[in-house]
Amino acid sequence: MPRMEHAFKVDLRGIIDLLSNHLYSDPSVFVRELLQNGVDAITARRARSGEFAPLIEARLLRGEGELPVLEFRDNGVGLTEGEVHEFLATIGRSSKRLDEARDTFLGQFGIGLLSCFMVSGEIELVTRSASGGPAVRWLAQADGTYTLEVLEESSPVEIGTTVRLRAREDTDFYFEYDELRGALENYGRILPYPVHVFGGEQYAHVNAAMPPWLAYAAGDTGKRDEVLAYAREELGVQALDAVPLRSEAGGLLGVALVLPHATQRSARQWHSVYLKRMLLGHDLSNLLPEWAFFVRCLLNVDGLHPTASRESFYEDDALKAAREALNAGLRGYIEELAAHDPKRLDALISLHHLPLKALATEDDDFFRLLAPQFSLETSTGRMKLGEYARRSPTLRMVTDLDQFRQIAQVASAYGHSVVNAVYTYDVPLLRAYARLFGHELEEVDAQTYALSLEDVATGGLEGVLARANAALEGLGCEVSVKRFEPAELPALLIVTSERRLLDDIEAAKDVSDDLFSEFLDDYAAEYEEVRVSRLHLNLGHGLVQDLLHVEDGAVFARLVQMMYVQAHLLGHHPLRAEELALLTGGLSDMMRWGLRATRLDTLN
Ligand SMILES: Nc1ncnc2c1ncn2[C@@H]1O[C@H](COP(=O)(O)OP(=O)(O)OP(=O)(O)O)[C@@H](O)[C@H]1O
Repeated sequence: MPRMEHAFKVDLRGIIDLLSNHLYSDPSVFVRELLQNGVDAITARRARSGEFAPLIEARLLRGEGELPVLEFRDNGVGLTEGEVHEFLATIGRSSKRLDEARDTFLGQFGIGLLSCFMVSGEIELVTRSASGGPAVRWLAQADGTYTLEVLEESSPVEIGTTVRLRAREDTDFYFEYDELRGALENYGRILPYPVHVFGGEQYAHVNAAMPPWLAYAAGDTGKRDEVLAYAREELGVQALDAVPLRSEAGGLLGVALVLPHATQRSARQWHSVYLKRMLLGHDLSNLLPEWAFFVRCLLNVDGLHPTASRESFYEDDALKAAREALNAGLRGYIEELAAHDPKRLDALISLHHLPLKALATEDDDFFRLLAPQFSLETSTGRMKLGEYARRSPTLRMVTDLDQFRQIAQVASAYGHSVVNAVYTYDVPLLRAYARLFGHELEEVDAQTYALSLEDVATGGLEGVLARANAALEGLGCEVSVKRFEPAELPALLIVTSERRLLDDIEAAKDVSDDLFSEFLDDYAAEYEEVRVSRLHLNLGHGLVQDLLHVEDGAVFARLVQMMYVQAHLLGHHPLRAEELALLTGGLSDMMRWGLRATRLDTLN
C-alpha cells in the first residue's frame, strides 16, 4: 500500500473549549490574562519610543436591564490589521515569542486571550498600532469564527487596545465592581504601570501604593518595620522576622516572613509568588526547600518561566538555580543568627524545632551548629541536647512512650537520664549527634532496667511469693521481690509490649463480632507465652517489709492488689476493667477496715 502523508485536523471548537475552560483552575484568571496583555503591549511600546505615560484601565458599564460589559484598555503598542490575523486570530501564535526581547514579556504561548471565553460569549477587540495604519475592530466567537473590520482613518481610536467583554447570565458575578477590583488587586498590586478601575461612581487605583517588601528585598533595610507592619495588616501574619531574599539566578527578590507559631510540614503553606510583578500563585513547593515550612514568602522572580496555565514554574535549569539560591538565602539567615544573635536563634529553635531539625538532619555543618540547642524530653526534665550530652556522655534513648513512662523513675534512681525519643527526628538526631560528637548511644527499654534491679535472696520468701501470686491470679502478672532505688517506690510494674498488644486485642474483642473475635483469639494465642507483666516489690520500702509479716489472708491479698494498682498508676499504665475493679474493691475494704479500727478505738 502506498504510504500517504496526512495532516492532523483540528476541531476548532474543541480546542477553544479546552484552552479556555479546562486549562485554568479559576475563571477570574481572565483578568490576569487581560492585565498581562496590557503590560506586555506597554513594555513593547516603551521599547520603541518611551515617550508616553503608560496606562491600564478597566471600566464596567451597565445599561438598563442589560448584562454588564467590561472595557479593558491599555495604551500599549497595539496591532496592525496584519498582526491581528497573524497573532490574535492564530491560536498558539504569539508576537512575544518571536520578539528578540521575549524575556521581557509575560506571555508567550498565544492562548491567554481565549480565557475570556470562560466569562463571555464573544471577545471584541479594537486596536490601533503604534506603527501607524488604521484602527481595527476584531470580533471573535467561541466557535472559532471571527469578523475583522478596518475602521475609518478618522475614527477617534487612540494608540493601544481595548477589549470588550459582555457578561453571560452565569458569569455576571465576575463583572461586579468589588469582584473585579479584588481580582485586579490580587494579580496586579505590584505591577509597574498604573492600573485603574472604574464602575459607576466607584473608582480605584489598584497599585497606587507599592508594598514595602520589594524595596526591602532590594537592600533598603530601613523598611524592615514597614514590611512587618504590611505582613500584619495586609496578610494577618504577626511575623517574628523578615528575611530578605535575593538572587541573580531567576532574578529573584523577596522576603521570608518567619511565622510566630509552630507549624507542621503538612499545614497548608501559603505564599505569594509574582512573575515579572504579576501574581503567579500561592504555591512555592517547587522553589522552597522542604524544611523551610516555618516561613511564608512574598517573592518576585523575573527570570523563570511559567507553565501555560501560569500557575507554576516550568522545571528547568533556571528554576534549579533559583531553588538553590533560596535554600542558601535561608541557611545564610540561620548562620547569621548563630554568629551574631544567638539569643534570637535560641528563640527560633524553640519555636520552630521541627523544620530546623529537618534541616539539621540534612547537613552535618548545620547539625553541629543547631543540634546542641535542640530541646529534648528526658527522664530528668526538658533540656538542650548539648547539656544532656554533657551530663550524660552515654546517650540513652527510649523509643516507645509506654516504655519511657515505665522506666523514667527507675532510670533516675540509677543516676541515668533517658531521652524520650518518640518524636519525629529524635532518633536520627541522637544517632547523628553520637556520630558527629563522639558519644555512645544506647537504646534502653524497661527490660534493661528490670534486669539491673538488685536480686535479693528469696530463700524463706517462697510462701509470701506464692500468696502474692495467688492474690493476682488471672491478671497475667508475676510477683518478685527485689531491692531498688528510689526507696520511696514500693513496687515497680514492668509490662512487656507483647502484653500491651494482648490488652489491646482484649479491648478490641469487646467491640467485635464473633468472626472477628475468633480471629483475634487465634492471633492472641501466638503471644500466650509472653503474656506476663512483672510486679517487682521493693524490699527497701517499709510497706513491703511489713507485708512479709501480715498473717491475715484477706488483708495480705488486698495489700498486694493495691500495690499492683498503685504501680500501674505510677507507671502510667492504663487500667483495665480488672484493675479498676481491684481499685474500687480495695478502697472500700480499706475504708471499712479504717472505720472498724476507729470504732474499736472509741469503744476502748
Ligand atoms: N492588549 C494587546 N495589545 C497588543 N497585542 C495584543 C494584546 N492582546 C493580545 N495581543 C496580541 O495577541 C497575541 C495573542 O495573545 P494571547 O494573550 O492569546 O497570548 P500571549 O499573550 O502571546 O501568550 P500567553 O498565552 O502566554 O498569554 C499576543 O502575542 C499579541 O501579539
